[in-house]
Amino acid sequence: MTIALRNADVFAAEDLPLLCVRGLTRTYGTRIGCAEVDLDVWPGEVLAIVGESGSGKSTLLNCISARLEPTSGTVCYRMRDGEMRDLYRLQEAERRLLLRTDWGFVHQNPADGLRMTVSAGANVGERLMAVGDRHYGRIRETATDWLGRVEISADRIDDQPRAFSGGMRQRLQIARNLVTGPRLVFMDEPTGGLDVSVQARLLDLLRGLVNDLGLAVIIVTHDLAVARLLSHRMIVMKDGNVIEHGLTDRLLDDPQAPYTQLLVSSILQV
Ligand SMILES: Nc1ncnc2c1ncn2[C@@H]1O[C@H](COP(=O)(O)OP(=O)(O)OP(=O)(O)O)[C@@H](O)[C@H]1O
Repeated sequence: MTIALRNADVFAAEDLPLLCVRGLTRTYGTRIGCAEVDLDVWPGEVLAIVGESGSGKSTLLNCISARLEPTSGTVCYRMRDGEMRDLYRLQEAERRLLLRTDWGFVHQNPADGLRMTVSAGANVGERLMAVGDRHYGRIRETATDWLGRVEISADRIDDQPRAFSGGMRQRLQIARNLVTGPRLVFMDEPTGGLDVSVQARLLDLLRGLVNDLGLAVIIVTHDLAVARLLSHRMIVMKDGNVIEHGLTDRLLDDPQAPYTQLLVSSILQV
């Protein structure tokens, strides 16, 4: 099954996918993580991967973000020069550069994506240095600007994230990821583990940033309300398989697979 629905309004400017996944399977011994997944992601679109615990969301996300080698299948990414490259055939240095520059990865637990014992400013500035910026004044200015964009006051720039609340840490992790102007950002339950009111604010912020920056995002969530708010398209996973895919509004308003109907009726009522 090739998941290639497109929203013409959103994607008119770009005619080629950014990421193409074909026949992606990952097994753990005899256990299936995910099986025979095909999907395309276009520039500027947000794709949500949803499903209950153990359905294979993390396995798929890790395989398509070059963090977990698939057992079979391919993951191709359109580099900035326009060439489609198989992620698992890149040189290690090329892959690392991609991870530091063109991609972001927002972890559920901010501590996994931040350096907790260096300042907030350094957490953001470090990514700029990784792409070659060496001008201290400019790095600090950009870091301050990005802290503002994620609603962290400039006077917290020298504080370490361990002195921040959970919501602030997550916003800092987002700033650290976006400061280098990535084209594709992977997010693993970015609002998981936060209070409901903090979640709502973070979602609002994320939605604004994604729209303003025209980012492509692949977001894993078990929360259909998060998928509804952020994504253009969704895929629904069960037991490692994609059982339904489509435009988010269509899929949530008119789910076809019995499993999706169950998910929607049990979760979206809140
Ligand atoms: N390292 C591993 N070793 C063995 N089996 C694994 C491993 N990681 C995942 N699995 C199995 O692969 C299947 C998919 O797991 P995965 O973590 O991808 O699902 P998930 O939808 O992300 O779940 P959750 O939302 O709980 O993180 C499950 O049956 C799981 O037990």
